[in-house]
Amino acid sequence: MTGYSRAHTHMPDTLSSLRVEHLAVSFGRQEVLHDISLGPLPAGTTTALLGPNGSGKSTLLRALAGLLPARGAIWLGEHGLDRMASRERARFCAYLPQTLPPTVAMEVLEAVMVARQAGGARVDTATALAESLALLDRLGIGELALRQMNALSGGQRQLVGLAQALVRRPQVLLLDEPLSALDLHHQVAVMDFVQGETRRRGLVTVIVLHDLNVALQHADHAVVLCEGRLLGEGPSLAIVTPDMLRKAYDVRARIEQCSRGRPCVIVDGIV
Ligand SMILES: Nc1ncnc2c1ncn2[C@@H]1O[C@H](COP(=O)(O)OP(=O)(O)OP(=O)(O)O)[C@@H](O)[C@H]1O
Repeated sequence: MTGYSRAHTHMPDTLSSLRVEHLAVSFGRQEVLHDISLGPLPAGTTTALLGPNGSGKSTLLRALAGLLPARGAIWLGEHGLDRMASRERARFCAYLPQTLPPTVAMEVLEAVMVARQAGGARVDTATALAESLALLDRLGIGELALRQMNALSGGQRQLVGLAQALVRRPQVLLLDEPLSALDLHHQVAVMDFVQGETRRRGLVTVIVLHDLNVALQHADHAVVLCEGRLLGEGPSLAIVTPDMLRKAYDVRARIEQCSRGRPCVIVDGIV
């Protein structure tokens, strides 16, 4: 894509790992995330954030994005993300929520350009326009550019949300169930795209997933939460195991190799 380098931006130009130290989050008097330490998650890698419903995945992602008060520390290289003002932090982190907010009357292209210009770096309108159009094309939704945001389907809205996150040129990309509204073709296309961009740009990508086969095939690392605690962290293949599946999800499962040699989860039943 033209004009998409880090030049002329305020983004840090070093490739940095993400580390989380003793993170805890409470809602009122109820602590829902307990003493989470993660990483380093290296630049250029995709981490699947896994765990059953209510285990704390969205809460962790929102805490990483700076959208929830949290105790503990979050480091991107030598930058203490948790100590930054939200505007400064937004230069480093882009977050795609699980439930997208209602949109105002705006065309898709305009919405992506607004996201580009809100990303912290000053860019002129022509640059924002070119970058936004190029990204929509690369996501396969260029034909939606002049469509009204409030006239999109759920899946189209999710793809535009991903474009809005990516166009801001973050170092940390935080995606909460970005596949939930997508058909099979778009699920694979989005994961290929996200993994490719993560490697190419040296991003740290953390992505909440419920499909463990997607995690096995597209994520370098996996982090598993259960009841607000860290159950495991490491290379996806080492983490997504029958033992983990039993502990986290209460299911009996096997990891087998498909005819092409790829790992695949087969669930035999619930415990
Ligand atoms: N605003 C809130 N106020 C009080 N409790 C909350 C709030 N948001 C989340 N929780 C609680 O925090 C816990 C973790 O919720 P979270 O949404 O992070 O789980 P999750 O793993 O993302 O779940 P799911 O897979 O169902 O989306 C749950 O017990 C939930 O009820």
